[in-house]
Amino acid sequence: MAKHGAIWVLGTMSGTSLDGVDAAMLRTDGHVIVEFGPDAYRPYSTAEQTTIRKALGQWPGDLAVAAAAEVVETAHAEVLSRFTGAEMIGFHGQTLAHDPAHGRTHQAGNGALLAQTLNLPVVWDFRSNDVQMGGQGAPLAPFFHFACAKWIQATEPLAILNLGGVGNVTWIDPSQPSPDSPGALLAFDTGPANAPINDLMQVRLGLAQDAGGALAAHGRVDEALVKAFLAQAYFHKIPPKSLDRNDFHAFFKKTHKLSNADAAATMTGIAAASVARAAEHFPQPITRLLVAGGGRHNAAMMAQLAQRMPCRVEPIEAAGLNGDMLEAQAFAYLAARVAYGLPTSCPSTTGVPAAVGGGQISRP
Ligand SMILES: Nc1ncnc2c1ncn2[C@@H]1O[C@H](COP(=O)(O)OP(=O)(O)OP(=O)(O)O)[C@@H](O)[C@H]1O
Ligand SMILES: CC(=O)N[C@H]1[C@@H]2OC[C@@H](O2)[C@@H](O)[C@@H]1O[C@H](C)C(=O)O
Repeated sequence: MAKHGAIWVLGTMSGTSLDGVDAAMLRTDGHVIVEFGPDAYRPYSTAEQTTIRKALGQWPGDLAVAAAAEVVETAHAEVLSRFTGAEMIGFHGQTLAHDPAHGRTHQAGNGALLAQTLNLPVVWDFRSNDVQMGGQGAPLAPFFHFACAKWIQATEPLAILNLGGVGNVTWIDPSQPSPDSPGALLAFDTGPANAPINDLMQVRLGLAQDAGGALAAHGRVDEALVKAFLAQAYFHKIPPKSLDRNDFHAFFKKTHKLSNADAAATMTGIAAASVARAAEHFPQPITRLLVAGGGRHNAAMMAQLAQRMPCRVEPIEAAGLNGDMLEAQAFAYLAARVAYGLPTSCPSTTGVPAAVGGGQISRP
């Protein structure tokens, strides 16, 4: 039962693919989704992307990080000021570096500053508590995915896949009462998704992405490389487990010898094969994989997934959810949970030893 009233929260996400800021309103009591509200997207300009890219892998104290933070804050202030009616903000920021093994993670952008600029309480720094307690600090969307499974009135185990820069999947048993109930969730990063494809398009063709998967569709998947990719230690690790955007950078050098189309096809195949490998870790089989994130707009990626997965593969819109805004909505939901003292991660989502609430609250 809900202990608190439902509030309108404005959530934001600036993902690893570095394309821009998603913002979405959600009405929630921290347990159930009461209502979805409006959303907006604010792309980063090429210059802004370059500034953020220069800071990837760097920690606070570095000048590049300060420059990236300024870009992130400005872009967020701009898109968030378009909304009215929000009672609170859930601000994820831009992950620049993520090193859970050493208990550290950093999302650029100062929530205290945003609280002043927007005159609203801001919940931010969602991942630090989790990594400091020994968790992976990611993924955090799973608690929201559980609420989504309830909202669509799912009755059987299903999985929600997010194909952003990195891929992450949440296996859900919707018959459980809450996300931190034992056996309710299993979540982890599947492998690379769009990030290597974007990097390839950028380096070889000066383009931001393989729109619609058109280039990959003309290429041939190098299955030997896919197999070699899945032989890496990460794919044998028992979940939960998480990745940084550039964790497989070294491996992708092996695609340098391939033509543009074959390299795109192979990277797309690798992303899809990583998801199929992930499904082998699920506690019970699923009948339905709901796909969110930008990767679901890539037809070659969806075709590869359908070919490699043993179940139905559908864009999450098939269940009435918005696949472009799911992460922004997740951070609205998580902000309400933080404000209400509810946990946002647990052993089966981030590997943290006990359920924990992340985030700090800055008031104007
Ligand atoms: N029409 C399209 N065709 C092909 N790829 C697309 C299309 N639209 C989006 N994408 C891919 O999806 C990416 C954006 O996805 P999304 O916004 O889900 O990622 P993100 O939130 O930045 O990352 P993450 O979830 O890892 O933090 C783009 O950079 C691009 O690679
Ligand atoms: C450290 C970090 O920012 N991780 C992101 C990233 O992007 C996708 C995947 O890797 C996921 O682990 C996470 O974001 C989503 C929103 C999450 O925490 O659920």
